[in-house]
Amino acid sequence: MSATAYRDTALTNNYEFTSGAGYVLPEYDFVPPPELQGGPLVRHPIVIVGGGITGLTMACSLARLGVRAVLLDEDNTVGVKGASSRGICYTQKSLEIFERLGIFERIAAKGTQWSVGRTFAGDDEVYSFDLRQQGNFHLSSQPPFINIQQFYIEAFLVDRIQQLGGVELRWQNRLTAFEQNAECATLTVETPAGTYRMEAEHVIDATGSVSPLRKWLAVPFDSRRGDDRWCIADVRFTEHPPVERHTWIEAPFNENRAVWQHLMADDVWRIDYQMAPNADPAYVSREDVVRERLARQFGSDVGVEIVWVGPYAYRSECVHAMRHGRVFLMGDSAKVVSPFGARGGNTGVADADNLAWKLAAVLRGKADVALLQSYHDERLEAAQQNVCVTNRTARFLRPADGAERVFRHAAIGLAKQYPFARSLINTGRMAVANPYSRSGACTYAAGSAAGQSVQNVSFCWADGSAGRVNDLLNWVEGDLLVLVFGEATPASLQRLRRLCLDAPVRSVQVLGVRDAAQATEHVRDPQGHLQGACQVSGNAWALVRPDGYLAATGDAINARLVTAIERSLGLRGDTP
Ligand SMILES: O=C(O)CCc1cccc(O)c1
Repeated sequence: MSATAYRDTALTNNYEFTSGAGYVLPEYDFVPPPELQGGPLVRHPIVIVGGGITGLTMACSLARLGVRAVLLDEDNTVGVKGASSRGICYTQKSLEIFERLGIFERIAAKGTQWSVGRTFAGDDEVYSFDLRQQGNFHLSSQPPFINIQQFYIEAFLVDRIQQLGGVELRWQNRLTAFEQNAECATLTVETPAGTYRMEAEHVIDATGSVSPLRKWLAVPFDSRRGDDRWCIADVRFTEHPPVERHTWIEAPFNENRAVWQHLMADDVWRIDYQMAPNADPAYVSREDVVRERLARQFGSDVGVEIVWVGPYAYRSECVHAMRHGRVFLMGDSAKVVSPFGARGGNTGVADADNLAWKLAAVLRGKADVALLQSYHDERLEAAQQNVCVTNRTARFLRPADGAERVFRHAAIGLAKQYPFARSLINTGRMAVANPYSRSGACTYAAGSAAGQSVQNVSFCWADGSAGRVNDLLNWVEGDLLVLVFGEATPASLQRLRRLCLDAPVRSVQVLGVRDAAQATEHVRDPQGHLQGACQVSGNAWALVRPDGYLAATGDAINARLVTAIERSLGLRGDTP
C-alpha cells in the first residue's frame, strides 16, 4: 500500500493493521459457482453482497426462515485480513437476535459479559452505571452486553448458515458491475476462476462503509469528518484490570485526552487512546510509541503483549434513503458512526433482522411487496438517531473551541462535585433497540408501545416449564404473533381463530397463575414479565412481529386488530 493510500484509509473508521501479530482468521474454500459453466442467466430471489456481520446476519436470518439466497464475499475469510475487530460490544437486542439464530450460546461461552461502566476525569470518577440495575435489562434471558471480537460472531454465523442450508456462501466472489431495471437486477461477479453474471430480484448491500453499490447508484448521503484522531491497542496483560467498561475523558496518563478500556474474548483488552488533533497515524501506532503509552497507563513492570494496533479518525455518514430500487442498504453501507456507544455493528444486526422477515413474508406470498418500504421508514429512523447520538458524544470528546469547550469544562467540574451533573458527562450513550415512531407498518395509538422492541423475557408454558419470547417467535416461523392477555369473550376467540386461518398470524392466550384457559394455545405469565414487556395492562392484545417489535396493541379483539395485521403485512397504504 502506498503512503498516500495508507493515510487515506487511516483517516476513516476502517481500522487498519499496522503492527502486532494480528488475529488468526478462519479461511473458507472458493467453490466455482455453477454460472461459470455457462447456460442461461440464473435469477436469484435474493443476493446479499458482503459477508461481514450485517450480511451474514441477513443470510442466517433468511436461512432460518427457509428462504433461498446467495451471499457474495470478495474475501475468503471473516473479519478483515490484517485489520482489527471493528465491533466489540454486542447489545442485549443483538444477543436476543443471535439467540433466535442459534449462535448465542457460542457467543456467551467465548465472550465477556459486563454491565458496569465508569468514567473518570483525572483521578476522579465522574459517572458510572450498572445496566443490570437500570430499566428492565435484568429481565431478558440475554445479558445487557457481551464483548467479543466481531469475527468470532461472523464465524459462528457462517457455521450456522452451513448447518441450516438454503443459503449459498460464495467466497472470493467480487461484485464488479451492477445494473437494475423494472424486471430485475444484473450483477457481474469476478472470481479466481473467471467472471460471470447473475440476476436478482432483491439485492442487499452489506458491503460496508466503502460500498461500491452506493457509488454506482449515486446514493445521496450526509457526512461529517472531524480532526480527532485515535489509536487502538488490542493487548494482553500479565495483570488484569477490572472487567468493566472504563472511560477517561481526561486521562492523566494520556496528556489529559480520552481513553477507552474494554475486555474482549481471549483475554484481549481493547485500549483506545485519543491522540492530538490531526496526529500522524504512522507515528502514533509505531510499536515503541504504543508501548510507551501503555507503560504510562499500566506501569512499566506490567507485561504487555500487543495483539494489534490501529489508528483511526472520526467519520459519520448517513444515507437519505435505505432503499434504491431493488437494492436495500444495510449496516455500514447505510450509515457510518464512530464506535462510542456501540451503535455501529449492532445497528447492522438490527437492519438485517428487520428486513429478513419482511422479505421472507413477501417471497412466500404472505405479505404485500409494499411492506418492504417500512424497512426504509424504520431503519432510516434508527440510523439517523444513532448518527445523531454518536456525533453528540464525539463532540463532547473533541469539543469545538468556544461554547462547546466551556460547556464541557463546566460539566466536568460540576460532575466532580455534584451527582446531578453526572448525566452531562457524555462518553457514549450505550446502544439500545431503536424505537420506530413513524413506520407505515405499525399502528400507533395514545398509550400504545407500538414500534418498540419486546425483550426476551420468560413465562411458563401450559405444562409449567419455562419459556421465553424467542421460543414463541421461533414457533410462529416468520408469521405474526397475537398475544391475548387475560380473559376474552367466546365471540372474540372465535374471531381470532378465523383470523389465524385467513392470515399469517398465530395467537396465544396469556393467563395469570389461576386463570382458566379458554384458548388451546395458552401460556402463563406468573410474574407479569410478558405483560410488562408488551407494555399492556388488564385484558389486552399485543401484535408482535417476527423481529420482536410491537406492531400494535389494543384492548378489544375487533376491527382494529384486523387493520393492524393488514398494516403490518403491507396491505394498507394509509398511515394510522
Ligand atoms: O464502549 C463503547 O462506547 C463502545 C465500544 C468502543 C468505544 C470506543 C472505542 C472502541 O474501540 C470501542
